[in-house]
Amino acid sequence: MSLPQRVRLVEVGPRDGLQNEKLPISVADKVRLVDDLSAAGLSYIEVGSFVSPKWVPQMAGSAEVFAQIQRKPGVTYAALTPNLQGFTAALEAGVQEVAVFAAASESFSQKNINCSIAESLQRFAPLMDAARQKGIRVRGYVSCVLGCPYEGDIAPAQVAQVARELLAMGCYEISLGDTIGVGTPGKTRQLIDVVAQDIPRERLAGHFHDTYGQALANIYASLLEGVAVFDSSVAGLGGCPYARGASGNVASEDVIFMLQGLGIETGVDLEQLFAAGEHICALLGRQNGSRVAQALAAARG
Ligand SMILES: CC(C)(COP(=O)([O-])OP(=O)([O-])OC[C@H]1O[C@@H](n2cnc3c(N)ncnc32)[C@H](O)[C@@H]1OP(=O)([O-])[O-])[C@@H](O)C(=O)NCCC(=O)NCCSC(=O)C[C@@](C)(O)CC(=O)[O-]
Repeated sequence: MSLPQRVRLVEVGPRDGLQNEKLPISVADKVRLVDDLSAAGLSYIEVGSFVSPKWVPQMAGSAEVFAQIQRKPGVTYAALTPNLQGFTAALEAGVQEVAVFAAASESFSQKNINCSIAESLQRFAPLMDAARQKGIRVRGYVSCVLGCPYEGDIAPAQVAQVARELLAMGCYEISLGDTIGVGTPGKTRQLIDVVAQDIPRERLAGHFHDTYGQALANIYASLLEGVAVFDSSVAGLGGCPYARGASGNVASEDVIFMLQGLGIETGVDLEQLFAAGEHICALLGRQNGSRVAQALAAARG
């Protein structure tokens, strides 16, 4: 299969990234990050979550962030919503698109959202109805697609089943999450082959954490399988609060550098993205997790 000519990036740094950073970040700094990312040319930004602040305190204040960002035409500003309560709050905050999140592992589902996989799908049903009525698009995540921190290996058929159900409920795209970054390119291709038996490849996205350094290789493997949407996080921020040891998402800078090398268009200005990543890392007091950003910084001396 030939590589796609264009790839759509879903920037999850302000959400998946910041939700697991140790230092709290102010609303103003979150707003600055989102605005820097849109200025760099990212056209889809996951800004925050409308989840319980007792579960994920770092995402409290998402409504304020939505109120203060400068919305750039053509950019989608999305949020994570686990239930109707979160969806209603997101709508009040002017969110344009939401994402629901399920897991392919029962244990992870319990730890992350306090219910079984089947119960989580039931909780999404009224949300999906409300979204349909309001004309809001819903993206679906499946976590632990290539392994679970509690159960180990996960069968691709189990992933396919959850993905199918989310699609049948009305999600327009399914993001396959390698939550703990244990996937390797062969397993990634095998997974996509199985899931794509029921779901068109253009409805699939890849969401790779880089815990074992396999994320870019997995993205390349996914490209070969005809997947052309990838989630990434500026500076490789974050991890998952319910997956101990999970490192951040693949860094957006690294994905863009690789795609540029492959001649694939993303519309993102790497220099501006690098600056955005350096700024947020300075605020967080952490090293930039992007290898490309490290190389650019070193080259500047
Ligand atoms: C889903 C719940 C709420 C269930 O939590 P629960 O305790 O079972 O919920 P509940 O319905 O029994 O309600 C308990 C309390 O939570 C409140 N509540 C209920 N819903 C909401 C809401 N939407 N927003 C704010 N508050 C809410 C509700 O009002 C109540 O408040 P109280 O009466 O005790 O004061 C909880 O487990 C939760 O918020 N979990 C969030 C987990 C999370 O955000 N995880 C990280 C994101 S997923 C991820 O990172 C993976 C992904 C997507 O990136 C892909 C990958 O890498 O794999």
